Amino acid sequence: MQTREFFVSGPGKVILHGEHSVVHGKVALAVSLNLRTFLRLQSTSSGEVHINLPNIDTFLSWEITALQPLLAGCKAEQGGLKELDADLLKRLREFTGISEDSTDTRSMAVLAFLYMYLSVFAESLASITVSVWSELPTGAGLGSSAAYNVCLSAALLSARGNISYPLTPQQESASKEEMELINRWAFMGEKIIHGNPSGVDNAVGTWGGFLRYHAGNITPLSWVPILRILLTNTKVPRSPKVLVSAVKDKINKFPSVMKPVLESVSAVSCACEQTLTEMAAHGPSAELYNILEELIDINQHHLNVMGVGHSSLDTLCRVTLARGLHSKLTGAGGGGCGITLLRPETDTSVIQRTVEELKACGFDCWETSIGAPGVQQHSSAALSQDILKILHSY
Ligand SMILES: Nc1ncnc2c1ncn2[C@@H]1O[C@H](COP(=O)(O)OP(=O)(O)O)[C@@H](O)[C@H]1O
Ligand SMILES: C[C@@](O)(CCOP(=O)(O)O)CC(=O)O
Ligand SMILES: [Mg+2]
Repeated sequence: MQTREFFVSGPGKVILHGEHSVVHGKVALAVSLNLRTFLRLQSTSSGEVHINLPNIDTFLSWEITALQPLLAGCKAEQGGLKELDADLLKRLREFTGISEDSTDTRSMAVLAFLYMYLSVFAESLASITVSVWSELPTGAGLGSSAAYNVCLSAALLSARGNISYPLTPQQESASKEEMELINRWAFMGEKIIHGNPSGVDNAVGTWGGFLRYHAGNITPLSWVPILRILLTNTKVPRSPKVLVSAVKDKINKFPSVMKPVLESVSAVSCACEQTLTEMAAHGPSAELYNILEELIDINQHHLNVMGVGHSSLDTLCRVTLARGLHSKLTGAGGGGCGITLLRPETDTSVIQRTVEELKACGFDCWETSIGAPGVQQHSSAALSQDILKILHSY
């Protein structure tokens, strides 16, 4: 290893349109958030692997000699990183005592970490300490799992020497090939946490900005006008794994009913993209904003049809609509976060009153900024003292 300490970060995301449908090969539009996850990887000579996850109160370590036998016959890097190595995962589940149906926050984070660590360092297990801290709420629909997996992937690949670190002053970001590698490993982590992820979250976490995602094809939409988004966290916990699987069951039970719904959501994503294109070309008119708002309402109804709504999200829609604002859930639904579209001219007093009312419902609510950069390497000098303090505490 050339460097003793690695710092990386990755952004969260909001899905504007296409959650759930995107799992079934339909179009989604998603954009990165200004809230990030930060990771510090330190190479040591302790003969141990440590993971510190203060957001979820998890601090664990293992002797490398205890982990080594798990690698017998490991083939995790084969198959173009499309499928998980089921044997390695099974051995890991036995080793950690994490059952297959577990959706427990800590278990999922630990399993994703150990799987990626063992796979990336399969040839020679290294002593490392990894500390992760995030500004994102965990498990609320803002892609905290993807930001976590993108950071793990980037840091482990950097420490292993598969990715150049630190970047030279001439390089603004990792190469396209390196970014693709980070994304593919992050997708493996998402598979462990989510079961059957579409890949949209890790794509946004890796590349950042505004993306159209369709069956694994990622198209950056760099020309999109800046949108003002109010984010509301209902704080109702939910499991994307369970919700994604429930939607799949519903599609299997009522294929002729549900497939048109997925198709319609895909059409909503395309109509939204077209409207944003017109806005970029001709400026944001009131008519175009009317269309964006109607599309939000249509999609929210569709998500309710899929069974991923929640009374807290109904409350969000009702409170905001009373002030002429349109909202929908974002991410897996069943609680978690919702987005509300603000117009450029939406008055600050309207936003303030809406935020107050939503807070009175027990929700967290704030205007966010979107389009943040994707995965980044940092020198310790480039990180804020607060973040460094947290990452250095363990
Ligand atoms: N900061 C973090 N530290 C540790 N694990 C995290 C962190 N952020 C996310 N995770 C992992 O990701 C899971 C949450 O992901 P998920 O349920 O997909 O929600 P979302 O991605 O919408 O936030 C957690 O259960 C945990 O395993
Ligand atoms: C429901 C889904 O479309 C998005 C889930 O997002 P989140 O994990 O709730 O942030 C699943 C996926 O795309 O893999
Ligand atoms: Mg997630």
